[in-house]
Order: sequence, then C-alpha cells, then structure tokens
Amino acid sequence: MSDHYLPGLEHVIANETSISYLDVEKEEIVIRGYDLIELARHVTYLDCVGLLLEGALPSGQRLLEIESQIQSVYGLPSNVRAILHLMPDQADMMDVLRTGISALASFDEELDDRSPDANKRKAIRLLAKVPQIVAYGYRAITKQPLVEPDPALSYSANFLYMITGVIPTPIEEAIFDQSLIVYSEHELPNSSFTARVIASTQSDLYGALVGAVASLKGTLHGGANEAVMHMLLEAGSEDDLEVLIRSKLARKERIMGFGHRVYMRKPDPRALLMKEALAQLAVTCNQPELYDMCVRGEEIMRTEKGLHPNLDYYAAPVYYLLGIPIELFTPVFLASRTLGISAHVMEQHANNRLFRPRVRYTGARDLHPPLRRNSSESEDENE
Ligand SMILES: CC(=O)SCCNC(=O)CCNC(=O)[C@H](O)C(C)(C)COP(=O)(O)OP(=O)(O)OC[C@H]1O[C@@H](n2cnc3c(N)ncnc32)[C@H](O)[C@@H]1OP(=O)(O)O
Ligand SMILES: O=C([O-])CC(=O)C(=O)O
Repeated sequence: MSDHYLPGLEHVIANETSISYLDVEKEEIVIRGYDLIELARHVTYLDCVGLLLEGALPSGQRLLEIESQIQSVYGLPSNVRAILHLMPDQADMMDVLRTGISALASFDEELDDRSPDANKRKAIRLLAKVPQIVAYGYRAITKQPLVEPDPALSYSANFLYMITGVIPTPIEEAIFDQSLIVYSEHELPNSSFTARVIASTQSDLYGALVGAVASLKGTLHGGANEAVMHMLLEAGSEDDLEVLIRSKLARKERIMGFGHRVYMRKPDPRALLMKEALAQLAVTCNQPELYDMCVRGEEIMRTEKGLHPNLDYYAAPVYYLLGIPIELFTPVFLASRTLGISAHVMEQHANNRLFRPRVRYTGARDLHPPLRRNSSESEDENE
C-alpha cells in the first residue's frame, strides 16, 4: 500500500471516464470528443442530453424524440408538491432542491434498477422534473403564483419561464441554453465525484444526485455564483468593487468566482463565453455598468493575484440580467449538472469498483480504556 497522501486528492487520478476531460494546456473542455465551448455555440442543451447519456450527438429525429420524452414526463407528484409547500420560508433553495429530489425518488418505480436503460430513463425523468422542483419550490416558498411547464416552449425557454413567469426573448433563451450547456458537465468536480462515490456502493441515481446537491451547495463549488452576485450588488459600482476586492484581499479573504483547482492560473474557457453573453445582455438590458464592473474586478484579480475568473463569476451577472432570483443561481447550476452527474452515475454503475480509500493515521495509539464493565470496584480503582 502506498502511503503517498495528497490533501484534497489534488492531481490524483480517481477515475477512468469517457465522458469528459479538462485539457488545461490546450484550454479545452473535452466532452465525449467535442469542445464544450463549440457545443455551446452550435448545438442546444438537448443535443448535449443525447451526447452525454447516449454517447453521440443525436440525429434530428432522435433530438425530437428526446424532447418529447422529456415533455411527456413533465410534472411533479402531488405529494412532492405538498412537501415543497411545507418547507419553511427561510429555507435555502439548495436544501429545498435536495429535499424535493429525495422525495421524488420514492415515486420512481425504477429507482433500484441500475441497468443502463433504466438509468437513462430515470435521467430523462430527472431532467424533466428537477427544473420544476427549482422553479416550483421557489414560487411555493415565496408565495408566488405557480407556473406549470409549457410544452410549446423549448426546454430552456420553459425552464426560464417557470422561474420568472415571463416567456423569454429569443436572445435570453439562447443565452440561458448556452449557460445550461457550459454548466452541464465538467469532468470530476467535487459534486460528480460525490455522486460516483455514492453510486459505487450500488446505491441509486437519485441518492447520488442528492449527495451531489449537498456538495454543490458549498461556496468553494457551485454556491460561488450566488456569492459573486451578492458581492457585485454590495459594491454597486466599478470603483466600489475595486475598494471591496482590495479590502477583502487585504484581510486574506477569498474572492468568489476566481481561481480553480484544475485551471489554477489559466483561464476557464466557460467564463470567457459567459463574459460574451454578459456583454450582449448588458446592451439589451441597458446595464452597461454591470459589465464594466465585472471587467474591472477581473482586471484587479489578474494584477493583484494572477487569478482568472471561473464560470461562476460571469454566469452570476448573466443570470441576474435574465431575471433569475439570486437564491436560484446554484439550483439552476445543479439542474443543468443533473445531466453530467447522471452520465457519471451510469458510467460508474456500468463499470463499478467500490470507492474505499485508506488514511494516513495521525491519532494516538496504545491507549487503554478504563474498566467500566467488570465491577464497581474495578471502576473505582480506575478513577
Ligand atoms: C463552477 C465552480 O465550482 S468553480 C469554483 C467556484 N468557487 C469559487 O469561486 C470560490 C473561490 N475560489 C476558491 O476558493 C479557490 O480558487 C478554489 C476552492 C476554487 C480552488 O482552490 P484550491 O485549488 O484549493 O486553491 P488554493 O486554496 O490552493 O489556492 C492557491 C492560492 O490562490 C489563492 N486563491 C485561490 N482562489 C482565490 C480566490 N478566489 N481569492 C483569493 N485568493 C485565492 C489562495 O489563497 C492561494 O494563495 P497562496 O498560495 O498565496 O496561499
Ligand atoms: O471542476 C470543478 O472543480 C468545479 C467546476 O468548475 C464545475 O463543477 O463546473
């Protein structure tokens, strides 16, 4: 047994996969052979559903089938809706989502069937229902009118519509779809790893996804997109953002939306795409100052720390301009990542080896407990 220990499993190869790979040198995110950014520019999120779950980009006919399969299972069981209504007003939306997915599991008749076909059908059901848990859960808790899915809309337009209650413009729809693609899969982040670890015990897709929700909630991972928006709003202007970032850095605080375990000091290609989207939206929404503020933040971090923005830095203001409530930024990320996580769980189930690593022990040895069980006499002796 090797006693080589790398904290945080940094640089450790923990899996073989044919799903995706971060080629940091080439600044490319490889998704089943394709460049993620090229996919985001040319195809739709539903194409990526075919690519990730079935291994190849779907034909036009298959794409229509995927769309109708998803639409045919839109809707939440009434008991799941009731559970969402019971969540307290102050609940974190990631906790609401975790609870909703967990509740949904027991309504899936194929829950414990780990065959590739059953897993794919469950993934399709999750892709239909997770966005609705996000939108419905938020509206239930904030006591807003509930918005049912509209099958006349595209997958992404419908998701945004269920959240905002307004049918998006074609530009908004296209940008939101691109954001879902860039959030859909990213090799082996903490959340997908968590899901694979859970799946490796032969546990089910829903359980693995619930674990991934808990992982993604943290601000070192998905939770950063919400933290970024709070920081931008707290600053309110370019100059004040500079002051805020500098004062945080002086206090040795982390600036959310910057840095990445794998990219380290190289750019995250997804952030560049979302920066373009922000530039476009800032014009259509007449909010050029938000774009300028973000660019200033990026420049300060590059000069002060040599760090680049990650996807969350530019996705946050994009979601803000799309009218998505800040509490839903991370849930939307999870809804999109449900796709990649499902692919990882399917791959794990298809070629499984239980995850069970070892530790480097740093605790005490050779201690002996007091003898409490024999008699009160011997216990007294020990005291
Ligand atoms: C979609 C996603 O999930 S992307 C990640 C989203 N998360 C965030 O944006 C949170 C902010 N970022 C971070 O905390 C980190 O960059 C992480 C957690 C993402 C990656 O961290 P790690 O790989 O553990 O990097 P590590 O902690 O070793 O940092 C290396 C150096 O960069 C600094 N650093 C890294 N990120 C940041 C940051 N956001 N702000 C300020 N300094 C930072 C560290 O302080 C450290 O500096 P030092 O060498 O002077 O001590
Ligand atoms: O890869 C990571 O560690 C985090 C990340 O960017 C993602 O999950 O999209």
